[in-house]
Amino acid sequence: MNMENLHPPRHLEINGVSRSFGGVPALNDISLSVAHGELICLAGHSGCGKSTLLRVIAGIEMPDQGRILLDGCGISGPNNYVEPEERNIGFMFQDYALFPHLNVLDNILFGLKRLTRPAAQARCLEIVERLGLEHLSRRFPHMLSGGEQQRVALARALAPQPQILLMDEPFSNLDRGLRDGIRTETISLLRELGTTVIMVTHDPEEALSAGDRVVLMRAGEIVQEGSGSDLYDRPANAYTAEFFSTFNKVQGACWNGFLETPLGRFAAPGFADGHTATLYVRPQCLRVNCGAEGVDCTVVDCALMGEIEQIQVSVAALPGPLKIRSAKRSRLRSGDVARISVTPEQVFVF
Ligand SMILES: Nc1ncnc2c1ncn2[C@@H]1O[C@H](COP(=O)(O)OP(=O)(O)OP(=O)(O)O)[C@@H](O)[C@H]1O
Repeated sequence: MNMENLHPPRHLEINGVSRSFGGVPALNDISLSVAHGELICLAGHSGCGKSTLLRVIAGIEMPDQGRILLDGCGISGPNNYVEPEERNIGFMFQDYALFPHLNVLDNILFGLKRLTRPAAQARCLEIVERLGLEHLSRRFPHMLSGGEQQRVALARALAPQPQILLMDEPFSNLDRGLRDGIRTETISLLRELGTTVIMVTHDPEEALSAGDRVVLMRAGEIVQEGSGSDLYDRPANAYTAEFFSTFNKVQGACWNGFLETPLGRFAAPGFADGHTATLYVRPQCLRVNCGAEGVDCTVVDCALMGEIEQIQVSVAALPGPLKIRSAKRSRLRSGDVARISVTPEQVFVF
C-alpha cells in the first residue's frame, strides 16, 4: 500500500525553524504546517518575528536551523536551498514596494520576466482585468490612491500565479473606512483563486475575522494556533486572551478547585490550594443593576461611546475600578450605588 497517498504532504511544512540576529532569537524553533488553499493570519505584537518568518518562507532570509518543505520537497534546510525566484511563492510588502518609475502595467510585467513577451502581456492583461485596473494601467504609482496602489501590488504579486502568497500587513496602510471593504474583496478573490495565503497582521479584529486559522506569536515562538473562536473563546494563556480583548483583572486565591475573589467564586480546575491566580473578565461580561444578586459597587463614571455605554464602578475590596460595556443604556450617574454580576461562562482564570 502506498503510504504517501494516505498521508499526502501538507502544502507547506515548517519544521523547527530558528533565526537569530546578533545572538538574539527572532524565531525560536517554529513548526507550522499549512494546507492547500488555507488562509493563515500570523498575528502578534511588534517585534515578535512575524515578518522574519515570512522572509524565511520566501527565501529572502536564511534560517539558522530547521527545514522548510513545499509539497514535500525541501526548499530550505541544512542540505538544500531553493532561490526565492524558484519557489513560486509571492510576496506582497507592507509598503507595496511598487517601482516609482514604472507604470501599472510595467510594474506587473516586472514579475513575469520568465514568460515570453506575448505570454507575459496576456497574463498581465488577465490580472489587470480581474482586479478592475484597466483604467489605471498607464498611470505611475504616485498617480494612484492608497487603495489603488494596494490593488496594483496585489496584481503584481498574483500575476505569476504563485502557489503561496505571503502578505505583510497588506491593509495597514489603508484608511479605516476603506480597509474593511478592500480586505473583504481581496480575501474573496484569493479564495476564488484557491491561493494559499499567509498574512501578517497586528490587528486583532483582522486576525480573528480574515483567516481560516490564526497563529499567534510572541518573542519568536508560537503561543497558540487555531480558529478565531478557539483563540477568542478558549485562550490558552493570558497573552492570547489579552491580545484579542481588554479585560478586568481581579486577583484571588484558589481553594478546592475554585478561585475566591471579591466578585465571587469561579471554577479554577488544576490550581493548587493556596495558589494566587487572576480572574479575567471582559467588560461586556459584567452586568450592572442585575437585581438583588451581585456585588455592591459605586459608579465612578458613565460614558456613552456611540454603540455602547461604558460604565466604571468601584468595588470596596478591589484596588481599581472595573469597566463594564453594554449595548443598553443604564442611565446611571457618577456616585450612584448599584450591583454588578459576572457572566461566569465567559471568564478565564490564569
Ligand atoms: N535584519 C535584521 N537585523 C537585526 N535584527 C533584526 C533584523 N530583522 C529583524 N530583526 C529583529 O528581529 C525581531 C523580529 O523582527 P520582525 O520584523 O520579524 O518582527 P515583526 O513581528 O514582524 O514586527 P513588526 O510587527 O513591528 O513588523 C525584532 O527584534 C527585530 O528587531
